[in-house]
Amino acid sequence: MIIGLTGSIATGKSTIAKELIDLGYTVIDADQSARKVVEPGEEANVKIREVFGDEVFTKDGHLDRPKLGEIIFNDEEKRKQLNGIVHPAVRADMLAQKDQAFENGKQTVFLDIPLLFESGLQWMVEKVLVVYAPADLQKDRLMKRNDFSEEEAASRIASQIPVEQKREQADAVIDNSGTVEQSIEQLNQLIKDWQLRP
Ligand SMILES: CC(C)(COP(=O)(O)OP(=O)(O)OC[C@H]1O[C@@H](n2cnc3c(N)ncnc32)[C@H](O)[C@@H]1O)[C@@H](O)C(=O)NCCC(=O)NCCS
Ligand SMILES: Nc1ncnc2c1ncn2[C@@H]1O[C@H](COP(=O)(O)OP(=O)(O)OP(=O)(O)O)[C@@H](O)[C@H]1O
Repeated sequence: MIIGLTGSIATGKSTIAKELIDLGYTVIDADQSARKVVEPGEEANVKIREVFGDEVFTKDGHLDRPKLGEIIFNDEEKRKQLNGIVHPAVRADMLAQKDQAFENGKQTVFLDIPLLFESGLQWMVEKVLVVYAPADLQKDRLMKRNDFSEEEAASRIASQIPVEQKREQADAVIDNSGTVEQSIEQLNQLIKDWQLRP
């Protein structure tokens, strides 16, 4: 079984992913793949330099992530350009990891993809699990976690489909507006309902 784990920025995907990993499940993380495929020497790294210029790189050839973030979360055209460079490489990397996991005898693989709905990637998974938190709580948690101003948090949230819309399209929802423990209880119930095994 392949399950898409999604939500919107700072609604709690990583918090649930960590618990799944502790329970022995395989979770393949799109954000991690997105970091790997832009490392110095990778094709996407070269393309980003061609399109965005030297100013979004540090001296040692790594992406200057805060600088690139500032650009793409405030400019839809630039965001689409970056997505066009990075997303194909992310998909290929995730699919290779997924195949490897099944070859290793895993029964269930979670694909943690923040932009699953935005990128229309439902075809990659059999079921979709949305980790939900109401928008005001999402903004508060994002400001706290990343030390963002209200404006910085708002521009990132506005670059994604509202989580209210995503929850309507989910096969299951974890409501992460309570404590982490309450969310883990919902996760354990879902594991029983869907009869999952690592
Ligand atoms: C712009 C970048 C360099 C900023 O890096 P930064 O370290 O600040 O953020 P990080 O990568 O940890 O992402 C944090 C969250 O931002 C959101 N986010 C990231 N990229 C995007 C995007 N293109 N559109 C909408 N939301 C996004 C996701 O919810 C993600 O979980 C980076 O996010 C990036 O390379 N984005 C493009 C690749 C991408 O789409 N990644 C998301 C999943 S594949
Ligand atoms: N139930 C909870 N109660 C309080 N804080 C929480 C709860 N769940 C998550 N958080 C905190 O909220 C922030 C966002 O959670 P998390 O990093 O899991 O979100 P995410 O969906 O993975 O975000 P991103 O899309 O940016 O990767 C973190 O600082 C996390 O510690």
